[in-house]
Amino acid sequence: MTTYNLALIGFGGVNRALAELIRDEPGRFASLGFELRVVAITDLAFGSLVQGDGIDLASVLAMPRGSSFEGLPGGSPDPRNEDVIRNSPADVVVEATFTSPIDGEPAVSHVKWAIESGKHVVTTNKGPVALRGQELSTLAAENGVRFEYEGAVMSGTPVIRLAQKMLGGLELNAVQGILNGTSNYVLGRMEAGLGLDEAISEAQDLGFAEADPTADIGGSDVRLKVAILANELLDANIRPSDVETTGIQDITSDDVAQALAGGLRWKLIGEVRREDDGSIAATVQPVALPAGHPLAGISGATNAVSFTTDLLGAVTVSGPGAGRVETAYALISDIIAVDEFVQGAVRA
Ligand SMILES: NC(=O)c1ccc[n+]([C@@H]2O[C@H](COP(=O)([O-])OP(=O)(O)OC[C@H]3O[C@@H](n4cnc5c(N)ncnc54)[C@H](O)[C@@H]3O)[C@@H](O)[C@H]2O)c1
Ligand SMILES: N[C@@H](CCO)C(=O)O
Repeated sequence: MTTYNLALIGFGGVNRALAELIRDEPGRFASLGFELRVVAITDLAFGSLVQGDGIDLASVLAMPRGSSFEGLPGGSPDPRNEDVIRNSPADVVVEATFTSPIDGEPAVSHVKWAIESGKHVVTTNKGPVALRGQELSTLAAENGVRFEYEGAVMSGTPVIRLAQKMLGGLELNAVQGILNGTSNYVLGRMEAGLGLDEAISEAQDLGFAEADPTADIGGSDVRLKVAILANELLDANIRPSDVETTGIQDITSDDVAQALAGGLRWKLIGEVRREDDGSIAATVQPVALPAGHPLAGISGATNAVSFTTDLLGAVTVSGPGAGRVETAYALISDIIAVDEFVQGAVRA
């Protein structure tokens, strides 16, 4: 049985959910053919902790926010991200810090430090993937390690790897979907009569929203996801700034009620399309969909994405688009991909 030592960078909702799964259900990973052991954690709130024999997850998960790793063996009050990523005995760095839609930092540096020190890196952070994905994937390949990021789009619901592996041989000309759990949840709650702010607050409590929820409501989260899908699946080579973006911040409770009365539902739709002349058009915008539209019935934090292909027509996948546990599963699927790579290298 292989044991993968993990360094958790960021100990918020998603990485805590991963730690809870490892604490509560170690047998789940044994059935996959490997064991997971957390040997390092860093977080702005707690500092850093490195214990090569494995951190007692029950103890650290019981620590309230506001306490510090200082005083624990291998503990420090500062996050010390670079030292931990480069020098801890981790095989896999698990990056789940805040997403920056501007430059992807500090996550871009976290990913680079991991790759440069010969460690695999898995992340749910959209910033490095949308802004520097190609460069980081090339760097990972040059260093013989994996850079995996399934959770960057639609949390644990398989989208990127599914399309890359299972839609091979098809011509893929457009991708359209509901790609933000928070805004879809908020629009649904507004249909039920809540105000925008109240609905956002609920989404925050449920762990769907970004640290700054204006990214969800203003469309910049979907803009990053559209750029990722465009580059990963349509070879588009675009930047998030190339995606024309309008959020749902100007949709009022009245707009929502009027649409409902007319049999329509407001949805935030992300889309990328290859035009007949080969150019790429990418947009994020609210659209009032008729009840019969395939995306109109997608409710709550559920997301859906539809791939337009030449031989199959539309292929649609729906599932959770946000949530702590759902996104922690994306990290597990990435570690499975790392394991396939490692086992393939052992056999070769
Ligand atoms: N929660 C979801 O549903 C979801 C879904 C898909 C992707 N994501 C992405 O996954 C990442 C993590 O999400 P989350 O819900 O756990 O966020 P979160 O805000 O709950 O946790 C992020 C943690 O990272 C820590 N952090 C921030 N900057 C740091 C730094 N420089 N060094 C060390 N620690 C740092 C924060 O203190 C915080 O504890 C984000 O990038 C988010 O966009 C989240
Ligand atoms: N804040 C994001 C998390 C998933 O990327 C959402 O609500 O969809």
